[in-house]
Amino acid sequence: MVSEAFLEHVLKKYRWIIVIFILLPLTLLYDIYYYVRQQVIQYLKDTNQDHQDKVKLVQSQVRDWIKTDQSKPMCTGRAGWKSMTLREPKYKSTMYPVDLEALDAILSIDEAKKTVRVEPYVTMGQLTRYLLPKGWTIPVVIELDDVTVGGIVVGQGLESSSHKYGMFQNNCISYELVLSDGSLVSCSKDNESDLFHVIPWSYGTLGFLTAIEIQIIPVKKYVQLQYVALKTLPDLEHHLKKEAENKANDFVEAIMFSKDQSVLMIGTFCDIPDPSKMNPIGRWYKPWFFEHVRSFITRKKYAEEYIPILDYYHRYTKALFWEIRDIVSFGNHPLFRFLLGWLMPPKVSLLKLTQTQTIKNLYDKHHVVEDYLVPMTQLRSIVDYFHHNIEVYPMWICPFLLKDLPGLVHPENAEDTLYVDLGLYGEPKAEGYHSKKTISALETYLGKLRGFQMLYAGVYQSKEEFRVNYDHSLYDRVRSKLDCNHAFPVIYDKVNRVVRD
Ligand SMILES: Cc1cc2nc3c(=O)[nH]c(=O)nc-3n(C[C@H](O)[C@H](O)[C@H](O)COP(=O)(O)OP(=O)(O)OC[C@H]3O[C@@H](n4cnc5c(N)ncnc54)[C@H](O)[C@@H]3O)c2cc1C
Ligand SMILES: NC(=O)C1=CN([C@@H]2O[C@H](COP(=O)(O)OP(=O)(O)OC[C@H]3O[C@@H](n4cnc5c(N)ncnc54)[C@H](OP(=O)(O)O)[C@@H]3O)[C@@H](O)[C@H]2O)C=CC1
Ligand SMILES: CC(C)=CCC[C@@H](C)[C@H]1CC[C@@]2(C)C3=C(CC[C@]12C)[C@@]1(C)CC[C@H](O)C(C)(C)[C@@H]1CC3
Repeated sequence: MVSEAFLEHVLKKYRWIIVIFILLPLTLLYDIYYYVRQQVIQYLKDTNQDHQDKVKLVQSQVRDWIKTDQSKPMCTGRAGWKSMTLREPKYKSTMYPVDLEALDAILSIDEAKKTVRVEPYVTMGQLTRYLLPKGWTIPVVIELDDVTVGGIVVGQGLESSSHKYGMFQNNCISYELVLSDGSLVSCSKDNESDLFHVIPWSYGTLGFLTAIEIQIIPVKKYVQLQYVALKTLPDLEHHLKKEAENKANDFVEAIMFSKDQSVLMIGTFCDIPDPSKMNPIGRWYKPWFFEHVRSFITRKKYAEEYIPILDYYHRYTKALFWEIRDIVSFGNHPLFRFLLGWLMPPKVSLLKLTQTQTIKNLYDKHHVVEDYLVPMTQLRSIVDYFHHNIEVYPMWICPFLLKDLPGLVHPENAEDTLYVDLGLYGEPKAEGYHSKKTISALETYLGKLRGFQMLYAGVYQSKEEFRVNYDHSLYDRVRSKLDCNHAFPVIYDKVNRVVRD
């Protein structure tokens, strides 16, 4: 009989064969199909009339649910493998699905009001490619092309511009939702403001989002990016804080390659690049961005480059941050890049669809994908903690402003507070790391630091602990006012690790 360890080894080592010969061509076909479809929708259809019809369909599905015995709460009908998360949402099989997937069009742009209105299944890649040629962008562009606006709005999203603009949702002006009674409501900070503020982090447990209005800002063609190699953690902390507080910087982030080696990146929009320092990092033959960043540790202490804006926004797309190296280990080899680099990366949803239970178990035991949000003042303590208990490098460090607004997540003191997101993606090297025990202990520690975690990864905490860490006071009130108790599960029932496997 083939031993489990042997099977694990083979599956891990040779997953690239499936990826290269099957998933990459499928990704290409899917992208072509999707692109053509979007063009047709954008130019041939009256998107607003079409939107109203789609919304009516959602309302009629909710009304159909009302006629049932209401024993099953509702969730979106989107299959788990399509979502940009590591684990499958098991809760979907026990809930009543409402199909929203037709809602994937950009509805309108209002350049005078500086807003764009989109349906929830519009992806980041789709939105940036639509806005940039028109000279606009959204303030917080999430790096990965396939993340959806709806998933980010009811979840959480941040980026290297978040030190200035806060989280993705802080730049949303209004939301349109179908509620549990089938009615359609629009909310903003001045209209139904309780609902508006409690939507972020609510994971679709208040209603179905059908449209989102987002602020847009003018964009320039390039980002002037400075790379600063730093040798100690106190140095990183000092410079990161200083640069994040400086609102003249449009982008601030860092990657830690070890406890004492990090590269801080500071970007500003610009229109006229220095041609000798141009680097279109998104081209197919270019190295993975994080490896390029790593090279500054040995090359120079300080360097400067001009990067086309779209290449900058999607700098982590090609290597899925650094996750792709575990799947296609030779993906950064110059020969591979020249021959097949243009096909990368495989679609995350296709990777998820074709992964076996053994790979899932492997990831569960030997892999961590987590984002932890802590006040900037706690950076040193949390990095020390990670280093001793998890030890995953590279580590993504992204400062952001946690706004003092009502809702599930807000700072302890009643003022906007500089936080930092620490992204741990990879294989833990710390001795004694145990996925459940280590991460559970970390969640408790995080609560003490007034920290939060991105919920897409799932939580081990108990429901009671979760309710203490994430302020449910307004959420509970809005849920009872909108009669959500039978219609939708509570957040915890969607994000705990038992239902996300
Ligand atoms: C945020 C930042 C922005 C920078 N911008 C530029 C730039 O625009 N143009 C350019 O040519 N070089 C820039 N540098 C690079 C910097 O000037 C060189 O790294 C430094 O001069 C190298 O000197 P060193 O080898 O003696 O110092 P190191 O041995 O590298 O550092 C000694 C100590 O000084 C600190 N330090 C280094 N540079 C700075 C700084 N600029 N401000 C505050 N503390 C510092 C280090 O963190 C360390 O604690 C920047 C560095 C940083 C950290
Ligand atoms: N840089 C960043 O900040 C990044 C953040 N992420 C996170 O990854 C997650 C995954 O994103 P993605 O794959 O796009 O989304 P998912 O399909 O995973 O959806 C995430 C959640 O949003 C709910 N949801 C989605 N659309 C609607 C809607 N129209 N109305 C109501 N609820 C809705 C889903 O509800 P249901 O459970 O009913 O399906 C689900 O609970 C996001 O939550 C985001 O926070 C990921 C990558 C980068
Ligand atoms: C806040 C920020 C910046 C979050 C970035 C999160 C990314 C690093 C995550 C999002 C989706 C993600 C969990 C994913 C994976 C890696 C890490 C990703 C890309 C992979 C590709 C790892 C390999 C797995 O077998 C599988 C294919 C299931 C997942 C899919 C989702």
